[in-house]
Amino acid sequence: MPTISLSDLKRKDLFQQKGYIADSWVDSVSGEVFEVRNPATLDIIATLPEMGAADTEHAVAAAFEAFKTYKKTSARQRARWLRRWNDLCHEHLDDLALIITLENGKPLSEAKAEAVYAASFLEWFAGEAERVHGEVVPPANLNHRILTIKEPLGVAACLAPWNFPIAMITRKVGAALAAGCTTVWKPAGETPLSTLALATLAHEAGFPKGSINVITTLNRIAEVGEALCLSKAVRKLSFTGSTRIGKLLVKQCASNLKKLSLELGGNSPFIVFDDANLETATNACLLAKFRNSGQTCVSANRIFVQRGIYDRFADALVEKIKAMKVGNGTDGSVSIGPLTHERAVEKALSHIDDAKSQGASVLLGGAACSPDDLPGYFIQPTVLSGMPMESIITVEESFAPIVALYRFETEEEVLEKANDCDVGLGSFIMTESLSRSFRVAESLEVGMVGVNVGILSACESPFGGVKESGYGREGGRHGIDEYLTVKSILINVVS
Ligand SMILES: NC(=O)c1ccc[n+]([C@@H]2O[C@H](COP(=O)([O-])OP(=O)(O)OC[C@H]3O[C@@H](n4cnc5c(N)ncnc54)[C@H](O)[C@@H]3O)[C@@H](O)[C@H]2O)c1
Ligand SMILES: O=CCCC(=O)O
Repeated sequence: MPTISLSDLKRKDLFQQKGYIADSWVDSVSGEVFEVRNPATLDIIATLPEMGAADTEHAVAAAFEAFKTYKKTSARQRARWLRRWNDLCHEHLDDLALIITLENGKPLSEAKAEAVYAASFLEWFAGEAERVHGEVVPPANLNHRILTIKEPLGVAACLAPWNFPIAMITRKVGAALAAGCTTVWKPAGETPLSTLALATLAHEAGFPKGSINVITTLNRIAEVGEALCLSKAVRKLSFTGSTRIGKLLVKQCASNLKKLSLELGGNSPFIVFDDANLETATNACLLAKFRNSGQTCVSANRIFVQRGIYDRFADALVEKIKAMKVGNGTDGSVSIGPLTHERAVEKALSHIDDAKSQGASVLLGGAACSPDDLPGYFIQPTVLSGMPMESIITVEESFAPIVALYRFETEEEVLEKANDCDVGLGSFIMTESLSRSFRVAESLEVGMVGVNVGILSACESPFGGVKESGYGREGGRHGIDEYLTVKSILINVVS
């Protein structure tokens, strides 16, 4: 089979191996570099500047300077830049998808879907930019007139994960730039290349110098994270990643009370009731579980199936999974790619071993694998059943293609189990009953519920969680508010 590589990019300049500060492609102050590997082949595909605190301060200073003029641009102008950027993403979807697949591992079709999803936030927030309204407040004192205006917060630091490297960037920076904030982006060290391609297109769309800056780092991430948190010039920090790092950032940002949005870990329940449509439920489960090889913050992690449909659901699901091919994401016939980094494989295997040691049956898979002799981070799609609620896979998100099935009897029982969890991000309900959909959706302690679907995210729908899944909302009508502050103006009208 012919191999697809970065040399197949139609726009060669979308492959950048530098950081981006104040309209210039730059190396790190220290001269250090790190390597980016393809997780399917383990080939080195790029070498990038290992930036640290000094580079971060440089990027923040550029964004701070740019804010002085960017905040005075009209919302219509910002909307035009965002729309142009959206159009450019659509023109270069194939190139963006190829870069995502090579650095993250997801199949090309999924990478293309991510690029479309990423662009959708630009179009959405282009619209929202012009709908930031203040209000006129009825005063108690009739000599007063009170009104409110909304203003951009200032420099926004946007820290994205490796699982959706460009969609998680645009969901943040689309809102920030629409609001009038300038930005410092920090992609994950595993997947910086698609972010740099996105920055190239943003530059072409016309965003002013300093409004967009990109810091690249792998090994100095703690130093960069701390510099962003401690900087008084950064007034907003938005992070998507693990709950562990989210808590660290909260502590670091406490020193200057920076406004935070945190989209952290999940442990989504996927609940199949006896009255579910079997075809709908199994197809939704495949999407909710295997999108990005299970490395999605809203992945179905605990799959609760009611007794009456359990055996039919498990059998049908296993048959469908057997038809899914694992391999290199650049191969068009592959539907499950590798995991993105080595420690993800170790974590997945430890979850499987723990479940087995606690009595789980392995209905499918259960081990690492090397499709086509590839050396990358692959594990077999796995189906487990019969583990206790105390097993690690029940209490922690696996972030891997592992289906964990649990049998339940009643709605009351499943709600208690689903809510017995420290995090609350996504959830899924499979039922043909409208009243049960509402009843269960309203009872789940989560930020998002999908009914008879396997993907619950859309640019126009607010995304975020409760409990230790974090706070703040991205996308939707609420997403832009995270980058704005309300100023009230009280006028004495007595002459
Ligand atoms: N919510 C999500 O979309 C999401 C994304 C990635 C990982 N996770 C969760 O985290 C688990 C472990 O993944 P991991 O090994 O990449 O996690 P991790 O805890 O090492 O890192 C998570 C993210 O935080 C960044 N990071 C690490 N240290 C930082 C610091 N000091 N300051 C600022 N940013 C920092 C990393 O670049 C990465 O993107 C996953 O299995 C999953 O459960 C969730
Ligand atoms: O994994 C995090 C984001 C996934 C999504 O937006 O659907």
